[in-house]
Amino acid sequence: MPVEHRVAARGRLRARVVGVVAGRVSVPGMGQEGEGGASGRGRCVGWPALDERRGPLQASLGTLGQRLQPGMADSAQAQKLVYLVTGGCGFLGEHVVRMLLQREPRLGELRVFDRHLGPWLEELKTGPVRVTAIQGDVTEAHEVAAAVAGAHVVIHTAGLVDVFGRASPETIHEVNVQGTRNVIEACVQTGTRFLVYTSSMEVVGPNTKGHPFYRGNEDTLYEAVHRHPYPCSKALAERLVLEANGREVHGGLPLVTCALRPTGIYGEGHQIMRDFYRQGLRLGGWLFRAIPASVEHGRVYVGNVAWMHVLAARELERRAALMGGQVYFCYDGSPYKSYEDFNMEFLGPCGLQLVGARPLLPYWLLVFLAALNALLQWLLRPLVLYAPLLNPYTLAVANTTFTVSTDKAQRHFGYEPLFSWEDSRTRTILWVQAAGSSAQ
Ligand SMILES: NC(=O)C1=CN([C@@H]2O[C@H](COP(=O)(O)OP(=O)(O)OC[C@H]3O[C@@H](n4cnc5c(N)ncnc54)[C@H](O)[C@@H]3O)[C@@H](O)[C@H]2O)C=CC1
Ligand SMILES: CC(C)[C@@H](O)CC[C@@H](C)[C@H]1CC[C@H]2[C@@H]3[C@H](O)CC4=CC(=O)CC[C@]4(C)[C@H]3CC[C@]12C
Repeated sequence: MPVEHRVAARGRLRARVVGVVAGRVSVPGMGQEGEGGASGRGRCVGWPALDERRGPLQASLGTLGQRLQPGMADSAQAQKLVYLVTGGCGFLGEHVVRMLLQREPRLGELRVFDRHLGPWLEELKTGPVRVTAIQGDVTEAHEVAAAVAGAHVVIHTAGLVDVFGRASPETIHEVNVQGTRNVIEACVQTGTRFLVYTSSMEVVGPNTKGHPFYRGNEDTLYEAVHRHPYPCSKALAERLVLEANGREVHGGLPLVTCALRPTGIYGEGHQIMRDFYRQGLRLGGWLFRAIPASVEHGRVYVGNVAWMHVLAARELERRAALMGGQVYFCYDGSPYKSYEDFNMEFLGPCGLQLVGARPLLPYWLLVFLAALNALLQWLLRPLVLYAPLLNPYTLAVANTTFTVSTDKAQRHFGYEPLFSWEDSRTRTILWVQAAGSSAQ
């Protein structure tokens, strides 16, 4: 099946959505966040509350919607379904794309929407499912609308995952919040009824006070207070998605949404793991402990996160009353370990050693070095991007226990990890070894 390449807004895709005209309509505002638990609402300190935003080109979406027959989604039972994955060429997105092709029998067309299309998409053209690669930007409402139009379900993973200061806070907000708003409005205007959003554990914590989250679940009370632009943007976007649940879409039926909160994802394609490996190779095979082994992080294998997305997208229609507006942590029983010790499960078999049973440097010195990195990043920004792994935010997150223990996804839509810990570990080791050899 040929992979159709469509270039949003600047190429053939616009021809498919002719009649898209500029216009502005109001988008329902969002209230001010209050404090709340893992199931409640967090607070973004120093960030604008979600307010009445006049979405760009929303009128065009209305024009677009008028061209679609009401109840298009209702005919889903009679035809193969159209899925749209935003961010489909990212670390998680690629696994979601491949998992859909392998394990979603209802799939008729798979639209892969991303700013940067991967060359690997070409290999997908041999299968029975039509794969449509769409180069587009979620911050461009008309590009999102064109990609969403006619889709049965949207899996929205696209996002700017930046805790290293590479992008500005404004850009992070524009992509993660406005981009999500555009996806929601496109669903409403074009009649797409099912939306699965890739949220994050960071919506909950760790919070700015360094409170541990120990074996928590979706109902655990926790003071979710954030300052950093990334968690703030994810929390605001998740709020938009959950509050859009039940909105009437074009055709008169309700939108059904849910949000999945992966903990730290690992597996094939995890660039941070690759960076740690390459750092160790540069240091003669040694990595130096910076975080106490007692600080546990719950991590989740990317294949199991992808599987949860596929299941949630499938069950959202059948279990709309139960799943609509709900959040689900993504976890798979991977061992609770410190971030560094967990990484060594893969880097150790690849020849690296973690030096020190306890941190080699006192915490105050790490805090100083992290602050120095932040200062250097600010000073050097006009000349060069300096974005090391160690900064005040990454140090704080790494030093705060965050583990989840939950069966909500299993109870609500039958999620069970597809990959065992042993299988996840083996697959990741093989990938690190291959990534490392390509680095030398
Ligand atoms: N990596 C992790 O440990 C975790 C990630 N997540 C979430 O999972 C999602 C995917 O994350 P990763 O795969 O790790 O990141 P990634 O950076 O590998 O993938 C994100 C994808 O979104 C695309 N993208 C970014 N801005 C875009 C835009 N304006 N328009 C269209 N596409 C755009 C990128 O090109 C990329 O392919 C994100 O929403 C992230 O917040 C949640 C929890 C943990
Ligand atoms: C330099 C040392 C202090 C080193 O240990 C720093 C590790 C640091 C880069 C990572 C520690 C915790 C990670 C984050 C966590 O897994 C939660 C995340 C969720 C997301 O949605 C995106 C990624 C991340 C923020 C993740 C990023 C890397 C860490 C901060």
